[in-house]
Amino acid sequence: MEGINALNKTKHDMELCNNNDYDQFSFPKRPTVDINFQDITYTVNTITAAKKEILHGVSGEFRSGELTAIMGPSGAGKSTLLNILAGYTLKGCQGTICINGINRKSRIEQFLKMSCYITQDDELRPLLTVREAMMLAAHLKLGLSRSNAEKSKQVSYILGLLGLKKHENTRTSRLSGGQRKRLSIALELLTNPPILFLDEPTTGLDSVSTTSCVSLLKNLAGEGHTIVCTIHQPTASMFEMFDHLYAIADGDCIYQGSSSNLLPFLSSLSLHCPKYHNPADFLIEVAVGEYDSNIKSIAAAAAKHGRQESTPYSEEIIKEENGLPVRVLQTKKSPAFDIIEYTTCLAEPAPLWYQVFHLLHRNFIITRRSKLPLALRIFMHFVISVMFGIIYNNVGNNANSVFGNYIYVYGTNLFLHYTGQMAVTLSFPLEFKVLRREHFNRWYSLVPYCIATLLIEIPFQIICVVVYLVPSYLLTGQPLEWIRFLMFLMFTVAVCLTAQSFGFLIGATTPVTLAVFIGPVITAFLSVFGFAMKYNDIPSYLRVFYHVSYFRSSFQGSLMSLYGNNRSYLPCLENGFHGRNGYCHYTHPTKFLREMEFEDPNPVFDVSYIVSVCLLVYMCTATAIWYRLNKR
Ligand SMILES: Nc1ncnc2c1ncn2[C@@H]1O[C@H](COP(=O)(O)OP(=O)(O)OP(=O)(O)O)[C@@H](O)[C@H]1O
Repeated sequence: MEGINALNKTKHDMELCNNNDYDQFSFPKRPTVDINFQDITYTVNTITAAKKEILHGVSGEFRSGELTAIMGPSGAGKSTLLNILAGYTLKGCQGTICINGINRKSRIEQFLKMSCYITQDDELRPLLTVREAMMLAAHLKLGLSRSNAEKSKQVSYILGLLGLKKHENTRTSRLSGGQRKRLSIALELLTNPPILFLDEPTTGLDSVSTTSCVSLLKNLAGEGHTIVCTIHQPTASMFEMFDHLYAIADGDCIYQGSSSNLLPFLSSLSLHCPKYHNPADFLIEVAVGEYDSNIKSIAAAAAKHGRQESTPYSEEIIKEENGLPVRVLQTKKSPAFDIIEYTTCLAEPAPLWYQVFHLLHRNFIITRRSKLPLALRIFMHFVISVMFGIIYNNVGNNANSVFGNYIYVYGTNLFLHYTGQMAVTLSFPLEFKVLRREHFNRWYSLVPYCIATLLIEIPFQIICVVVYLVPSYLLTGQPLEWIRFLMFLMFTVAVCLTAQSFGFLIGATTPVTLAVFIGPVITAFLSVFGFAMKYNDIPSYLRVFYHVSYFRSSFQGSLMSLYGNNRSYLPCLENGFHGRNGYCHYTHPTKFLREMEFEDPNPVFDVSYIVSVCLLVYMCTATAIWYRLNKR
C-alpha cells in the first residue's frame, strides 16, 4: 500500500513539476498560487507604550495570472500589507492568510521558498556586472541541480526577456533606475517563483521606464505568476494595465476589484469622478477625504461589494437572504494542491561548500575592483608606520628611550585597534541591506556568508598589520630576532582581529550614527587599563576592566615580546652616542618591566584570552545578524 502511495506521489510530483526543462530557454512551468487573506490586523507598540493599529481587519484575494496593485495615499498601510503578505512581517499581525485555500501559518517556510520580495531600494552589488550578478544568483539559487551551461542559457534568456542583454557587461552601479529595477526582478526570476511581491517598483522612474516596468510585470502575470505590487499614483494608461486593484485608506480596504469597476463602484456611493480626471488621482483624493468622502462608510461598502469575479479556488453559490436570492463567493473546501507538494519541484538548495565557494568568488571580484580604497588602506598603514618610525627612531635599542618605546608599542596597538574596527563598523550597515534582501529571498544561509566574508577580511587585515609593523619595527630599532618580531606580530594581529570582530558587532547592532563613536569610545576606555597606571592605583570597582581588557593583554604581551625573555642589557645612548656619565635607569629591561608590573609574563595565556574574546564576539555578531535577519 505504501509503495502504491509513494508511486502515486512521485507521479503527482512529476505532474506538478513538469516542463521543468531549461533546454527550452523558457521558464519551467510552475503551478499557480492564489493568496487569500481574511481580517488582517497589524498592531505596533508606540513610544508611549500604547498600541497603534495600522491595518484594521482587511481582507482580499490576489490571484495567479493577475497583476495586482495595492494603492492608497502615503501612510495608508500599503507597504505594511505587502510586508505581511510576503512574510516579511509576522510579529504584530493577526488574521488568516491562505495559499490556495490552505492556511499559511504552518507552511511559512515553504511559502518563502516559492515567493520573492523585491524591495523599493534596489539593493545590488555595485561592483558586479549584470551578468556576474545573474550568474551568482543562478549558482546560489539553482545549486547543483543545473549545469553551468544550463544556468548560463537561463541567464541569457531572462536578460533578453527583460531587455538587459545589451547591458550584461555593465556594472550594476552604472545602470539607470529602470534597468536596476529590471535587474532586481531578473535576479529573482531565475527560479521562476510563482509569487512576486514588489514594493513601489515604479518609484523614481520616468514615465517610459515606468510603463516598461509595468508592462513587464503584466507579461509575467500573463505567464501565470501572482504579482502584487504597491504603487503610488499611476498615470491613467498605467492604471488600466492592472488586472486587480486593492485600495487602502487609513488601514481600511476601500476598494477591491478590476480597475474598470472602480468608478462605477464609487459612483454608487455618490462619489463621481470629474470628467477627464485620472481615476487613480480620483481614488487618492477620495481616500484622503476630499469630496466629503467618509472612509469608514466606503470601507463598509467595499467589504460588502468584495471581489465579484470567481476564482479557481472560490465558487459562486446562490444563497437566500430575506427571501431574495443573492450571489455569494465561497472558498472551495479542497484546494487544487498544497504548497508543500509544490516545494518538491524546487531546486535543491546549494550545498554549504558550494555557497561558500561562490560567495568567496564574488568577494574576490569585488575586492579586485575596489582597488583604490583597499590600496589606500594599505598605503595609510605604511605611511603611519614610517611616521611612527621617524618620530620614535631607534627607541627600541636605547635604555634612555624606554618610555618612548613604551608609547610606540601603545600607539601601535591603539592604531591597529582603531583601523581594524572602524573599517568594518562603517561598511557593514550598508552591506546589511543587501544581505537582508539576498537572505530573505533564500539565496544562501548565514554560515557560508560569514565564512566567505571572514576569508577575505581576515587575510586583508593581517596584510595591513604586516605592512605597518615591518617598517616601524625596523625604524624604531627593535631587536632583530625572529622570535620577538613574530610574538609582537602575533599580539598585534590578535588585537586587530578582535577589534575587527567588535567592529562587525557594532556595525551589525547599532545605526551608523551611533557606531561612529561607540567604537572609538570602547577602544579608548579599554586602552586606559594597563597603560601608565599601576594596578593598585585603579579604583577597586574598575579593576574588573583591567582583567577583561584584551587591549591590556595585547599591550603587555607586545612589551614582553620586546623586553621580556631575558633581553640583554640595553645600550645607554644620548643623541645616538654613549652618554658621558654612562648611567641609564633602565639599562636592564627587566627593571622597567618590574616597575610597570609586567613581571609574570604568560604570552600563551594572553594570546589565548584575546583569541577567545575574538571568537566570542564573532559568535555574538553572528547571533545578532541572525536575529536581525529573522526578526519578522
Ligand atoms: N513600527 C511602526 N511604528 C509606528 N508606526 C508605524 C510602524 N510601521 C508603520 N507605521 C505607520 O503605519 C502607517 C502605514 O505605513 P506604510 O509604510 O505601510 O504606509 P504606505 O502606505 O506604504 O506609505 P508610503 O506610500 O508613504 O510608503 C504609517 O502611518 C506609518 O507611520
